Amino acid sequence: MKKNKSIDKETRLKNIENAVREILINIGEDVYREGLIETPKRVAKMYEEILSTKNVNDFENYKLFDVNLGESQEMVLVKEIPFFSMCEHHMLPFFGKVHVAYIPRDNKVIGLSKIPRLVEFISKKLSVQEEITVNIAKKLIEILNPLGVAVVVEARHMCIEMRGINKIGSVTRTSFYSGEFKENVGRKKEFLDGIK
Ligand SMILES: Nc1nc2c(ncn2[C@@H]2O[C@H](COP(=O)(O)OP(=O)(O)OP(=O)(O)O)[C@@H](O)[C@H]2O)c(=O)[nH]1
Ligand SMILES: [Zn+2]
Repeated sequence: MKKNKSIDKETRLKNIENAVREILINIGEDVYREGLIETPKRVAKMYEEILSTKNVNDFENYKLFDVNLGESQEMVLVKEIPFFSMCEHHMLPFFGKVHVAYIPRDNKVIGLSKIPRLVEFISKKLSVQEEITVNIAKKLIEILNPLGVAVVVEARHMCIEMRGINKIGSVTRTSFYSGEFKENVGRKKEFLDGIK
């Protein structure tokens, strides 16, 4: 479901604020104690900041460039891009690193900074790790139509570490490969060696 555009931002923030106050009351807090007075307002503002809930299709602010890549179209790899997201099951953070590679087609490349921007754009909503992985790749395919895309996401999930099964420090790795990364073992190895 998309963000309800008929509700203005001020009302949305107020609604979140009231909901947070309800939570505080129901976990036995005194909402009038000094430390908590401003908390519902801060949390509402924080959700706007960390869960922008934009649609994946809204990522539009990028430029493509034609560069002379010579005879062979080699892999462009941007690795260890930090990201933060919130899991859609518990609304707890999961965070880690994303490694993104693509093989340009016809000398067409995207501005390097747009790859971390894309990662941030896609991860700033309630999600699951697999979906973030696929959505980063899909968007790059749509934008660049490259010869191949590889995306690996490594993350720690607070819903696994600070509650539930309590496996502190466990890391989840998810991957997506298309085109040459899928068909050519050498290309995949080059990528995996590159992110070691
Ligand atoms: N596949 C996937 N699962 C996730 C992700 N983040 C959290 N989960 C899992 O989502 C599942 C939700 O399962 P439920 O059984 O409905 O929830 P729960 O009772 O709180 O489960 P436990 O965490 O096992 O206590 C859990 O197994 C979580 O570990 C994610 O990014 N990807
Ligand atoms: Zn979770």
